[in-house]
Amino acid sequence: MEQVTRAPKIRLGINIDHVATLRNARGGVLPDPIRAAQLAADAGADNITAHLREDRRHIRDEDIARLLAEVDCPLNMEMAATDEMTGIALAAKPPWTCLVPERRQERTTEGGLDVVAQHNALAPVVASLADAGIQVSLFIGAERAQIEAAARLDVPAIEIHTGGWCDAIAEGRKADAEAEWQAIVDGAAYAHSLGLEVHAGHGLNYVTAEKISTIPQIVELNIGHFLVGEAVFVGLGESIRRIRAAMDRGRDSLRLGEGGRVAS
Ligand SMILES: CC(=O)[C@@H](O)[C@H](O)COP(=O)(O)O
Ligand SMILES: NCC(=O)COP(=O)(O)O
Repeated sequence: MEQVTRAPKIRLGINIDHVATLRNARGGVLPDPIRAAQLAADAGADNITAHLREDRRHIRDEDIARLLAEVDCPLNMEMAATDEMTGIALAAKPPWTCLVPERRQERTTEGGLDVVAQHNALAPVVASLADAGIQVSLFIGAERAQIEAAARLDVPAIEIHTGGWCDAIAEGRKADAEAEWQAIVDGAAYAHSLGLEVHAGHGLNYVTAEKISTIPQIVELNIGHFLVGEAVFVGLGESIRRIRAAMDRGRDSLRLGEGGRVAS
C-alpha cells in the first residue's frame, strides 16, 4: 500500500500596503505600516509584502528602509521593472522582489506581467537583481506562454495573479470562476514541472485562501487588502490567525503519496 504523508505547510506573506493607504489618507504617520508588519510577524506571517508603487500612493521609500531595519521577517518588495525601482531594490537589498505590472491610473494591479512581450526589458532587471543576491518572482497570469517565458528568464519563482478568480466568485460568475480556477490549477502544475516555485495572491479571503491551499504546487500566498479590512472588525492579529487556519485546513485536506503526488 502506498505511504501517504501530509503536504508541507504553505507560507503566508502579509501585504501591508493598505495600512499605508490609511496613513496617507490623513497625511500623518498613523497607522504605522511597520507596526502592522511587526504584529503580522508575531501572528505567524512568514514574510511581509510591500508594493513600492511609482506614485507612492501607499508604501514609501522610508517604509522599505524601516521594514528591512526594524522587522524580523523577510521582505518581499513588489515593484515595477523600471530603472528607478531597480536602483532602489539594489540599494535596499530585500531578500525577495516581485516584479509587477503598473499602470498609473489603475485602482489596483489589474493583470499579470506580459513576460512574453517584455522579455528583453525584463531580462536585464532580473539579471541585476539576481546578481545582487535578490530572489525574483514574476507576477503573472496563469497562461502557459507567460509561464514558459518566466522560466526562460531563469527566475526562481512566479506569483499567479488570483484577482480574476476572486472577482468572479465575489460577483457570482460561476462559469468564469470555474474557468479561472482550472487555469490556476493547470498553471501551478505546469510552472512546477518547469522548476519554478509557485506563489499566488491578489484578492484572497478566508474562503479562497482555504481552497487555493489545496493546490499542492503552491507554496506561498500573499494576502493584504482583505486582512486589513477584516482588522477593522476582528483586529489584524486575529484576521491573520484566521487566514493561517484556513490555509492549514486546505493544506491538511491534501494527502501526498509517493514522489509528492496527490493521493486519492
Ligand atoms: C501586486 C499585487 O497584487 C498587490 O500587491 C497589489 O499591488 C497591492 O497594492 P495595490 O492594491 O495598490 O495594487
Ligand atoms: N501580490 C498580491 C498581494 O501582495 C496581496 O494582494 P491583496 O490581498 O492586497 O489583493
